[in-house]
Amino acid sequence: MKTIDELVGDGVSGKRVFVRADLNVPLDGDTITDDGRIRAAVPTIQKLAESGARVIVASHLGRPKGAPDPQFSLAPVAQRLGELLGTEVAFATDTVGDSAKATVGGTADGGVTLLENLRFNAGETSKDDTERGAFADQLAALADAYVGDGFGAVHRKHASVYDLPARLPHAAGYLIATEVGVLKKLTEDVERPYAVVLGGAKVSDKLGVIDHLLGKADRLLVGGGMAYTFLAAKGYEVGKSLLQEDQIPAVKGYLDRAEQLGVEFVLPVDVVAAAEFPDLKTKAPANSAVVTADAIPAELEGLDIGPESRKRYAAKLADAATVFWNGPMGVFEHPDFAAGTRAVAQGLLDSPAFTVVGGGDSAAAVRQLGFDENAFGHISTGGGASLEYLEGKTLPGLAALED
Ligand SMILES: Nc1ncnc2c1ncn2[C@@H]1O[C@H](COP(=O)(O)OP(=O)(O)OP(=O)(O)O)[C@@H](O)[C@H]1O
Ligand SMILES: O=C(O)[C@H](O)COP(=O)(O)O
Repeated sequence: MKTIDELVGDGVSGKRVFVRADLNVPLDGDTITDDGRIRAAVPTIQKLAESGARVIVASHLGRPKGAPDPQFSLAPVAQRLGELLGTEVAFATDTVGDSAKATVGGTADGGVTLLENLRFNAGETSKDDTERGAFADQLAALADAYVGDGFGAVHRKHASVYDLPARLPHAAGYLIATEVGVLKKLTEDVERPYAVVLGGAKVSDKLGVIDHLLGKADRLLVGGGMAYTFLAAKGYEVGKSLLQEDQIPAVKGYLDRAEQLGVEFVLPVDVVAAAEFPDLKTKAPANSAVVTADAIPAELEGLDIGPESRKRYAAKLADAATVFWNGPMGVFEHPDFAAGTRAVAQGLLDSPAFTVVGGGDSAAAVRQLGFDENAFGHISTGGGASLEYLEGKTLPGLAALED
């Protein structure tokens, strides 16, 4: 993989360099609630700008449906990126249209432009190679070189991640290099006991990883929205909790295999539940109750792991030598459901283990709950991406950067 330093060494002054970043940050309206992914993108952009390149930054945000949708606009990100870079970032209000062409055309050497959300174009995420390729052709026309640096999206076979680098001279940015360097250590000789903590809401994306982790980890601690499919697989009533019903047979298989392999599965024994999903804007008290995990009342939704589970999870982390954590244990954005995530974060800090925290929301949770991010071994910007890397899968966005 060519490095960004090599690309810069070849000379980028006056060249249009397309940087595929992952600026998919959590937003409350148009307020960025955690700018970690924007900060992580800065070193690469800065290096290119200082070297005289005309930098075109592009990213997705959220999951719009292939057409413009104002709630997923990157406009607030352009503003924040400018503040962090200490320079104005020009914002194109489309991705490959007149605004993008004019804004990129008007970018001076050392200047930075951010394009509007790549996923406002159906070609970005299309499963059809021709449709994706056609969109990649339009993106390629805007640039002379490509730098892949959106680690959080390298597991997506999307036009800007996978098809575009094939059309331009390309290199890997600093963030990708750092992320891969750390995660590689976890796939080689990992120090044991190795505990993996999984949670979050993207359940269907993440359940598959467990299959692979069963052969690698010594302990699997499951919380967040994921946990309820496991509880249901054990035959428990999960009420209105997040449930991936079609995955129950697979999950039953994981539980059986774990038993055969001697891998410890740690599931919640109690949960904090409420009748309604909490209001994350007003953060109004949620009228929650602690219930046992084997009988969640039909009218309640599990939204965090309970106090007894927190103790058990912390104990399983206390003597681990390596921990990988992806996905919050509950709806940490609301104070009534943040205790499980806080307990796991504290458990990691109290443990002598080398700790890697992966995921946009997981990293945001750690910071929002007031923990010092530098106290963790590594905070990865990739959730699904880091999990798939650990799974040993070929990631489209990394494969595409190889020579
Ligand atoms: N029990 C639950 N029910 C519903 N949502 C939950 C539950 N527990 C956690 N969540 C939600 O999960 C979300 C984070 O999940 P996600 O899988 O996106 O995490 P991540 O891997 O850190 O991020 P990413 O994959 O986006 O990088 C949070 O917004 C949180 O509110
Ligand atoms: O948040 C993430 O994990 C990345 O930005 C990828 O987003 P996606 O899951 O919507 O592809």
